[in-house]
Amino acid sequence: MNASGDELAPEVRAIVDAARERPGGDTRVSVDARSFPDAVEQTVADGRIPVIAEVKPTSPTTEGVRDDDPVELAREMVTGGATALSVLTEPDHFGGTTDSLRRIRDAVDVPVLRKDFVVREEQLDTVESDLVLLIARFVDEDLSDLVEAARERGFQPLVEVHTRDELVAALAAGADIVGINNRDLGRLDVDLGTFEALAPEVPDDVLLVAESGVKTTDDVRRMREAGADALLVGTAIMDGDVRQNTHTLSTPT
Ligand SMILES: O=C(O)c1ccccc1NCC(=O)[C@H](O)[C@H](O)COP(=O)(O)O
Repeated sequence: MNASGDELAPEVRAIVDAARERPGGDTRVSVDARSFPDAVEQTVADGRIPVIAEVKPTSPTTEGVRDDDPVELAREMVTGGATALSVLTEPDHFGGTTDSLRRIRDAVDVPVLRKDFVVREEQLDTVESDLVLLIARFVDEDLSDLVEAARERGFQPLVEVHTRDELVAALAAGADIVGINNRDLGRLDVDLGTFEALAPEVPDDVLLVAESGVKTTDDVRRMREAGADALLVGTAIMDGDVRQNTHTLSTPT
């Protein structure tokens, strides 16, 4: 399930190459994680839509950098109704830091996803978080081993897929939280139809997250109707008032 270079956009190739060079942590982490499934259940019980709001200072497909204090942004997202937060820790292309993640996790009480390009087990030991993203296409090790290594440390692994083969691999690896990314990392275009095509193949007992390209309440409705238990939203929340944007997208229409 490793990335073959010529199928990737040059920006993504550079991201994966940089990730492979990045060291891991010195000491194995042990996380006392806040339950993401419980947070999703509580949000639904409260009559709201589970949104993972992403602290995403910049990205290869975004103009400029948002350099507000990430902790302030995170607090505003939680006040706006975020069920969980996603925090970029990738430093070279997304403006993320592990320090931001640490500070945000200390400042809020919702589950926090580490959003990075983890390719090897020791990179799990860089920083604690409640959820950790494992992108099926990019891991250098056996996906099952990495899922297991994440769980042994207390993380809840969110396994990201974009194709049917990746979904089959994620389910075979025992993933119980799966993200279907609408962004094609080969061309960097976004198509919400990706989620709609793959979601019916995901068993009901898997917690299913729709990732990328969700901008409007119509998009939210579309992803929910296609089976999304939760939505991961970056750009549309980071563009303007993050509290209001989170509130709008997490409120049923
Ligand atoms: O967002 C990018 O530009 C990007 C480019 C190359 C690889 C990955 C990228 N994004 C990672 C993500 O998964 C998104 O940050 C996340 O799903 C939120 O997407 P969006 O709501 O569309 O910002």
